[in-house]
Amino acid sequence: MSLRISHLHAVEILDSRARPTLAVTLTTDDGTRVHAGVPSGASTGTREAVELRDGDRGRYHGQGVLAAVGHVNGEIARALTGRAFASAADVDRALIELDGTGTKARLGANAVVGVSLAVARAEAALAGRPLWAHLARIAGTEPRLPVPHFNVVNGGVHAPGDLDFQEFMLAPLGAPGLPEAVRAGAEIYTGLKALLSAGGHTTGLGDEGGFAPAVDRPEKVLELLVEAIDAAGYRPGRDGVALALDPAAGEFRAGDRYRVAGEELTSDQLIDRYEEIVERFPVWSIEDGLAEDDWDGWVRLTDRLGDRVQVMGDDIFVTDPAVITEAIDRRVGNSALIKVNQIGTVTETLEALRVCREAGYARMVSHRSGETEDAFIADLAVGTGCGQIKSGAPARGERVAKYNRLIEIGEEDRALPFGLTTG
Ligand SMILES: O=C(O)[C@@H](CO)OP(=O)(O)O
Ligand SMILES: [Mg+2]
Repeated sequence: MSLRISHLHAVEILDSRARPTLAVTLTTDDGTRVHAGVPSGASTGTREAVELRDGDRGRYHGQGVLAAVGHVNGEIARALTGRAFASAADVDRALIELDGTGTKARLGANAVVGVSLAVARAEAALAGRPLWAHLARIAGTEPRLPVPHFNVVNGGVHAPGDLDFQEFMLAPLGAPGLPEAVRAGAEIYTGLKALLSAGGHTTGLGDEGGFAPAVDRPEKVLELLVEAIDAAGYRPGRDGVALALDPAAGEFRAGDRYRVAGEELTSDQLIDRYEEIVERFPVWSIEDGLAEDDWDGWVRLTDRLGDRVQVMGDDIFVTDPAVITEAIDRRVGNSALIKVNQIGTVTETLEALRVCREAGYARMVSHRSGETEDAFIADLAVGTGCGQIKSGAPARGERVAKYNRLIEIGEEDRALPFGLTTG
């Protein structure tokens, strides 16, 4: 099969935080037309692919995203249109070469991601397959519907207030299928709102649609979540609805300490705290429990908790196959969060997933805190059979778009299995 792009066009649009991002429209020679929207994070790893962005200091329309848009419409379009490519992977390789920096900093990782997502979609359309089925074929994986992880309480840099841990997620591991898992997330979310109101807490929302109550101790939030799970008629735990955390510890690192609810903790004291949490609450996964510059701490964290919970790397691994390979060698973590825009292309993302799979590291496909309505990650999670996805709260259009797409995929093929993988 050959892929010929006849037209490539980017435009500046808004993300879910009212910040500029871009959308790409790609047309192939046979008239197939596809779109892609580009997400953007707030708690980013320092080794992520480099976006050209604006909006961080209130200057919403600066030169960042417009430069990325200009690169798609100019240099990238000139380099890609009219050429015959054997595959979307070949287009990704051409993009990496054209950028030439290794970090996508020249063309902008956001420009590159937009084109890469669109090209993968175009290739699936040309092959006449749904995107998830196409990605499964490319990756050589067994597709399955993932367990959604609903971020229902937002803290850290995703919310105002004093809660240092960034994400508190509901993980319906014991649900019999995807629709039941989504229903559990929605019912508990709704019940949690009532519970927070009854307790005198505000029910304002953070960036990912979770509540942002004025609570600073993570244990207090976990108590509320267990109560909400119970009150909604579900069993707290792995055979019902478990909990997952993304403290995003790099964001509360203070020198060589971590500042949690006013206390200064060493890496080992923070690990002790996680151990108590895991003993007291049905927490089954902890992402970015320590900062990305604390590799020695990560080795100890993995050693102490790795046989009981997922010790998941996000900012520390940045979906980079080379970093993940190093982590596997050094026994850092036992699972990886996967975000296309951390590394910049779909091809490199599939490679990161392959490296994890072969080492027995669990994988969770993830949205960003700044999102568009593009639901590519739903197809990516299903196609690569990773068994886990996080896309924020079961509320707000840009989050729900992903969960709704998962439900649609479940309808497209009713034989798809649901749930965690064993390998
Ligand atoms: O830390 C994370 O896992 C993500 C997504 O939830 O946040 P951000 O996109 O801000 O990096
Ligand atoms: Mg994270």
